[in-house]
Amino acid sequence: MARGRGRQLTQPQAIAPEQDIEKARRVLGHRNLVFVGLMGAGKSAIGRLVAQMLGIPFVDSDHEIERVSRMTIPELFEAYGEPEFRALEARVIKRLLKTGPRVLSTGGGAFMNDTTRAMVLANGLSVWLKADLEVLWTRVSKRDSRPLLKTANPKQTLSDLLDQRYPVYAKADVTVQSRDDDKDIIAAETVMALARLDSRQETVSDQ
Ligand SMILES: Nc1ncnc2c1ncn2[C@@H]1O[C@H](COP(=O)(O)OP(=O)(O)O)[C@@H](O)[C@H]1O
Ligand SMILES: O=C(O)C1=C[C@@H](OP(=O)(O)O)[C@@H](O)[C@H](O)C1
Ligand SMILES: [Mg+2]
Repeated sequence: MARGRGRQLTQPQAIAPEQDIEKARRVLGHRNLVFVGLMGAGKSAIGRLVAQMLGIPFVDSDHEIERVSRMTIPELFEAYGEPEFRALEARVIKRLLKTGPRVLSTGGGAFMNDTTRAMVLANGLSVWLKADLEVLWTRVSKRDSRPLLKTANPKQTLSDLLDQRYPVYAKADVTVQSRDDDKDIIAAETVMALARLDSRQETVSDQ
């Protein structure tokens, strides 16, 4: 989408109002803003944009896992299996949650782990990026970097994961619909959704 001067700013908007950015920062405090949701929802991409909008650091738990293990996610699954990956993921997220404010994008399975979910709900502010199967499938089918989808029928696998996981992702503090719209729009909607959690009364001095 075109940016800058002359662009028609119609709804939905790609830039969160400054006062919403302030409110979102206030709501977050020193916590991590934790993105959860299925593979392809945009946790990594939108999380990075939201961090830029809020002016706070960004970290992706998958990248952090790859950094500390010096292996890629597919290599970790291949060498040690999913249970070991989950244990490492839980340890990494536990550590990351201790420093904030920042945006923490998690891998799609992280919030399914009872311990990790409890830590996120207790210490962070969670956002479920929710998307329908077709949107997810269009995105994830472009890359083969997701070991859980190396099955005979990956679209069915994704659909099964959607059925299993959506009731759990629904426990997140905030839900934002991810769809085929400009990433800036989804990021701005996330910031505005956070701002709505700010119960502080507006006063003249806030304007
Ligand atoms: N709103 C969007 N519009 C277009 N492409 C998107 C959007 N959100 C994410 N993507 C793209 O979809 C792919 C998957 O996004 P990613 O952030 O890696 O998802 P996740 O971390 O949730 O698995 C990436 O190529 C990303 O750039
Ligand atoms: O859903 C999952 O269980 C996984 C999602 C991936 O991250 P993204 O959700 O960022 O693709 C990655 O952590 C790993 O392949 C497992
Ligand atoms: Mg990701």
